[in-house]
Amino acid sequence: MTRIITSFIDGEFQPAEGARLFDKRSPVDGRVIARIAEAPQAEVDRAVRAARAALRGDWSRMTVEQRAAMLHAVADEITRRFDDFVAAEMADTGQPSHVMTHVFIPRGAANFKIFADVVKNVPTESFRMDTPDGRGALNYAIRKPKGVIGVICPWNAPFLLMTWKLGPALACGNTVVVKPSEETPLTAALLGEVMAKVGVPKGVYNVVNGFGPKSTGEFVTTHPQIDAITFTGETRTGTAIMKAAAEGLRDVSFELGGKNAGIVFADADFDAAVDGIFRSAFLNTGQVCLGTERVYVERPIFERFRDALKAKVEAVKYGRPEDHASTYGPLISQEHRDKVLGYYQRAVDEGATVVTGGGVPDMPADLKGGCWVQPTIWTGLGDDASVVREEIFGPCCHLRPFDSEDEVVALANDNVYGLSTTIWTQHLARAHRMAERIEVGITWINAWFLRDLRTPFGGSKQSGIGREGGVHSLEFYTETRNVCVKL
Ligand SMILES: NC(=O)c1ccc[n+]([C@@H]2O[C@H](COP(=O)([O-])OP(=O)(O)OC[C@H]3O[C@@H](n4cnc5c(N)ncnc54)[C@H](O)[C@@H]3O)[C@@H](O)[C@H]2O)c1
Ligand SMILES: N/C(=C\C=C\C=O)C(=O)O
Repeated sequence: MTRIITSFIDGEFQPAEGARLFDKRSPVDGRVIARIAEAPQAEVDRAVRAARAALRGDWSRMTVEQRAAMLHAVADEITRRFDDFVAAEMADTGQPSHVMTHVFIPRGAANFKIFADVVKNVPTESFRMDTPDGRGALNYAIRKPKGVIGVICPWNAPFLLMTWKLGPALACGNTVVVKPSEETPLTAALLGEVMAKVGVPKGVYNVVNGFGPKSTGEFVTTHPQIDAITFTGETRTGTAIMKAAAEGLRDVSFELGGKNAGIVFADADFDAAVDGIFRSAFLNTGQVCLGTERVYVERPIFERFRDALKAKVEAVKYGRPEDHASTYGPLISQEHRDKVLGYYQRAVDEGATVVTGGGVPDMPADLKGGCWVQPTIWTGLGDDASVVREEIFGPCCHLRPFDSEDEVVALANDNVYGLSTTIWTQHLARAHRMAERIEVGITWINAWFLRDLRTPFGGSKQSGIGREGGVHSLEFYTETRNVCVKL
């Protein structure tokens, strides 16, 4: 019997009777692994009503300490059910177990803990002012929850990215209506079980599944009782959601697309740089917004670096995620696979040298129905080639030699996106200088995807709006009010 996933509203999973169901297929072999109830407008209305009612209930009467303790209890229950979350995310995404257990799933608990601690320790500001009568006045700021937050999530790191928004939203006393990606509904449903088990008040956490335009996603973002929208996904989707948010002047927090540069100088720790660029280009089958799709290598080591990266790429082990020998998984869907293969063809049409990959691997019979593509490296393209300028969001990168710091800074900045950069060099004064000049939200030096959750995270240019992380998240998830008292 195929599992059916329904909306989670007001603390309960909704009945499946009468629901319009769509298939969730395994990216590994194409099998239907679950059927998902698409939430119609009426069900989104119910979810929003439940979230608004919860704002006026026990949740709003909790002290910061009590709310923080509840979020720590959520984190502890996630940890207790760690293997269930790993299994669910592997089923949803097809990614190998080591990616889940070491990278993505641990962040679920961490994202609740960090913000539970931030709200307990963040100071509120106060200004004492002089007045003409000499008696003065005292100003102090207070932070209030923004209200019902619409949370629209992508499919590439579903649990990490959803909880990255839920942590601050709930820590600040808001309630949420979550719309997971139609590709990856499983961990959001599992989190509903956790919320119920921990005793988070009904209506605080609500999940409605469905698609984007003219479906559940749009019903959430256009709902007049949604007070703010936090979204992670493609830039063009962000544009559509921003238009929806304009009605009623709702605030938005966006984590959008990227076309991130990796920069390797000749003086870098060579093996560390090869490993770092390999991870940044091919982790999660290249489906990481912070991933590297354009690599600039200082000319003296270009051929050596190209050959070393090629060797690592050709050593990946395709396979089922639960097979611990697997080091490389499929793309999320046939639709996304067609998009990536379209770029593979365009690279060849535009004159690329295919160093390795560029097509579809010969998979065993039981995996032929999966969304598999070869990890791919190109060289030889001009800076205007589509695979050098446009986000592909797949396991591929283009390598280009450079000769100077000024040249490579200009190359890195020559893109509509501005999310992240990874720079490999032992000349640290140069690295700090470059971090000042490259127009991105996050620069890693001799590292990649190393995350301190207290730091500001977000994209510049068309990679996002706002910064989240540590106290920075409070700007979006609370309304700050000033009180002035005449003394
Ligand atoms: N900046 C970051 O931190 C970050 C992190 C992860 C992913 N991303 C980006 O996300 C993209 C991949 O994720 P994706 O394919 O799921 O993105 P997507 O934009 O296609 O979909 C994201 C979510 O938005 C919903 N949606 C789509 N159209 C909508 C609409 N008109 N109204 C309301 N909801 C709508 C979808 O159903 C899904 O839940 C890539 O571009 C990647 O760069 C960015
Ligand atoms: N938002 C974060 C990661 C984004 C990954 C993109 O695919 C994070 O680490 O908080």
